[in-house]
Amino acid sequence: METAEVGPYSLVPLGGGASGTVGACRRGGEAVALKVFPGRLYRRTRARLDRELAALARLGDTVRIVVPQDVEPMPDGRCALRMELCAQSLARLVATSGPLPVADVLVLGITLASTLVAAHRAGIVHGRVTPSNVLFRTSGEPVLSDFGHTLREVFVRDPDHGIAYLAPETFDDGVAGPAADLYGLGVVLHTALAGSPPFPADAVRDTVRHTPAPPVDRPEAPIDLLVLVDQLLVKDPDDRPPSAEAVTRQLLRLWDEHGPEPEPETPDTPRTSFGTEVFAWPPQPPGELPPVRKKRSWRFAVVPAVAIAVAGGWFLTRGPAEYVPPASAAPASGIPSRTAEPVLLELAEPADLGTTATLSWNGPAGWEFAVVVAVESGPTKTTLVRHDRSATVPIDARLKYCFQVQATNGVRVEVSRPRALRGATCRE
Ligand SMILES: Nc1ncnc2c1ncn2[C@@H]1O[C@H](COP(=O)(O)OP(=O)(O)OP(=O)(O)O)[C@@H](O)[C@H]1O
Repeated sequence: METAEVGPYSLVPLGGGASGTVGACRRGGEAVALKVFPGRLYRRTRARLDRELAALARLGDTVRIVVPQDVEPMPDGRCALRMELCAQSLARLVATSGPLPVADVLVLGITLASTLVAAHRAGIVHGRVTPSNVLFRTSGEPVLSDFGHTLREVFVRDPDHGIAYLAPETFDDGVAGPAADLYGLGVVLHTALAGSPPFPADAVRDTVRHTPAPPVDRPEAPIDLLVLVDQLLVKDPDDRPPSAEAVTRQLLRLWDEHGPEPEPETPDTPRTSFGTEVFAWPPQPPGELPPVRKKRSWRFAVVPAVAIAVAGGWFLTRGPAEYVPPASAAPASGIPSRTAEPVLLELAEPADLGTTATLSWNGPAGWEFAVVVAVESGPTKTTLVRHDRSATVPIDARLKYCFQVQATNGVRVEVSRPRALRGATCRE
């Protein structure tokens, strides 16, 4: 790989962002990353940067962030931030390996959301939470890098860089509040689940401003995770979840319901797709947030997710003969909640239009919906349709189908009775 000589360093380029270019190099015996900015630092900017770095350092060891180690003046007058060299970014991981397993997405989400809780409590907003600013240490530990506004504001190389990943309310004046970080978290989780960001890298401002983010298609993911990602990506910051803390709580609940249980006696401890031991994570959330509870066994824990996200499809047409959940799994789910207030969710008879079917349903106000389309003895597809009460879905004119609607208010999940098309045999 070609290197660039920058002052005393031979830099292996890693990429360029909105304000500087990053490269890897050796300093003494240590491999480090250097972010080089296109100019010198004047005294006032340096003082502001020092305050910013000190505030980041005060966040302590419980947060997962990359804190620059030092500012280095280059012999040619430019300045550079020296920081730990990470193994790769989330953007790179999904580009090379595809979408992450759902449990790993939860680990990543809890790590980042709880880091944002600590930052926001300290009055620090990141402002550019993007898949390339989520890095993985060589240990696999996920960390959020590129905190700090000072150098970004002083060295503006390309104001449109990364626009596809940024909250639309920041486009005009560049000012980001905590809600913009939640939007960024939505972009990151969407990317981890879908294998690509909600909008392509070359998307223009108007697209990001006005086009709803496409729903993530991961039938095995709990619908409330998909809805959470969707809510993080809404355009109006007031309509996003109220705080990083609320998001952390929700992700912790999902982890509790769907995450694996530690099995320390297992010789090969399972690892996340980014290399950490699954059970070393997620970290304990900061402050007064509830600790991560002990999990049920993994085998049983996946059942609720399967029962909700897949039973609506695969199980819908094949029936219990091929799918026998362990008896103890049934009450473990917690969702759908059978003890809570009953909810009316009724799917009407589907209209068969040959190559499409039209579905419509009744459901509680304010809830979000997903439609499950299951080919008899074939694949299943779950599509989030948000607040719509009808959907037209493509079908094969030769096949039989079962349909179902799932609904969630972020706390509960309800599933409609299935509806058959062309005489398919559907199971509850
Ligand atoms: N400490 C680091 N270790 C390893 N790779 C890094 C490090 N810091 C940045 N990178 C990678 O270097 C590339 C350039 O990073 P940079 O932060 O300049 O741009 P960006 O993340 O694309 O945009 P933005 O300006 O929004 O941060 C990215 O691919 C990023 O993942």
